[in-house]
Amino acid sequence: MTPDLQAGPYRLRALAPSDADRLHALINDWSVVRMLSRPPFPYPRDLTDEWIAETVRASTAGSAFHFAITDPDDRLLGCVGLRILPGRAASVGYWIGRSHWGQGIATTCARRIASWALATLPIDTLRAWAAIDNPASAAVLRKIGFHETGKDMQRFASRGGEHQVGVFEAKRADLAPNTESIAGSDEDRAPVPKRLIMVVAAALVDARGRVLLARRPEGKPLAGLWEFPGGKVEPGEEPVAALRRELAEELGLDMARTCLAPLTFVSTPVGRNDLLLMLYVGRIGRQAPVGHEGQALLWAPPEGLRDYDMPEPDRPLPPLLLDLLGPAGLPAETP
Ligand SMILES: Nc1nc2c([nH]c(=O)n2[C@H]2C[C@H](O)[C@@H](COP(=O)(O)OP(=O)(O)OP(=O)(O)O)O2)c(=O)[nH]1
Repeated sequence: MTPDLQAGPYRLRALAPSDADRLHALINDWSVVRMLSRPPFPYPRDLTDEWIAETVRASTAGSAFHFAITDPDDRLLGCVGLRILPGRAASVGYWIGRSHWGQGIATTCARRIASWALATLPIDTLRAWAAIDNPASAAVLRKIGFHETGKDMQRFASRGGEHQVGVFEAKRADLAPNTESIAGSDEDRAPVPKRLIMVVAAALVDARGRVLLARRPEGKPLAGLWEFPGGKVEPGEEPVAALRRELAEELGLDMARTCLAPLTFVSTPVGRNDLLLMLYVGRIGRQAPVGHEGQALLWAPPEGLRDYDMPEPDRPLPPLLLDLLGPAGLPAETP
């Protein structure tokens, strides 16, 4: 379902039938429609109702998420949307009513749904197209972190026939304003010594041999990546005690220390610091993990772990878990 999102002063929400008149008035404008590939010009009023109904169907099916961009008085200013593509990707599109151009609305709102999508949807890549005579749209994409990968031809219903477009792409690392907490920022460059950050995490295994992954929620560094539940060891804390604390806080689990066996560790530089990631393995009994921090959870078979986008330091871990546990031969499932 299309959620409500705040993007600076603007609210992004699902389109409703009551938006039709205003939407039609804004989009039935040659200067807007000529930049969009699908809508015809003139834009028939009936098509507005059909399109709003289509956005509701698509969002229920999880195939596309279209948002109304509204001001604090819930006045429609334009639309921004995402369509799921094959290969863990989604396309981003937007348009703003002409009287609202030049205020950075498209940049603010497209950036917001890009961040929401990468943290929430099953995607790792965003794509977008901008007509080559639409430098304003290309500039929006570049500001957000997209880069142009080439040119293509696309049909434009309003103009009739095919026209050249720039093809843009962005991955998670292109969009995130490098907020990786453990990497350290440029501001603390000179006098602050390099730190060793100790992190504990658990590969929790269910009765059917599947491993629990948690998705880092929007707003946290590395949002959208799948990880083994855990967190930083606090100063003076014993690693296994830190892990038990994290599992209780994040998942509501009460794991006995004897149920958590050290499996392996990863030691690697991250930004200007060093990360020591200690991975434990534990069988989970009858307790059901619950994402207390709004994080999505997933039981993944050991052979499927490599299909999830994980933080760079985790890369060596899925093959080790597959060796230890063997394939489960089961589909991934949410708890
Ligand atoms: N939990 C966990 N963290 C990982 C994994 N791989 C990896 O690189 N990390 C990194 C991501 C984070 O930068 C760091 C864990 O820090 P965190 O911010 O999640 O820790 P925390 O729960 O203590 O959070 P906070 O209170 O500092 O917000 O370790 C992993 O598999 N699990």
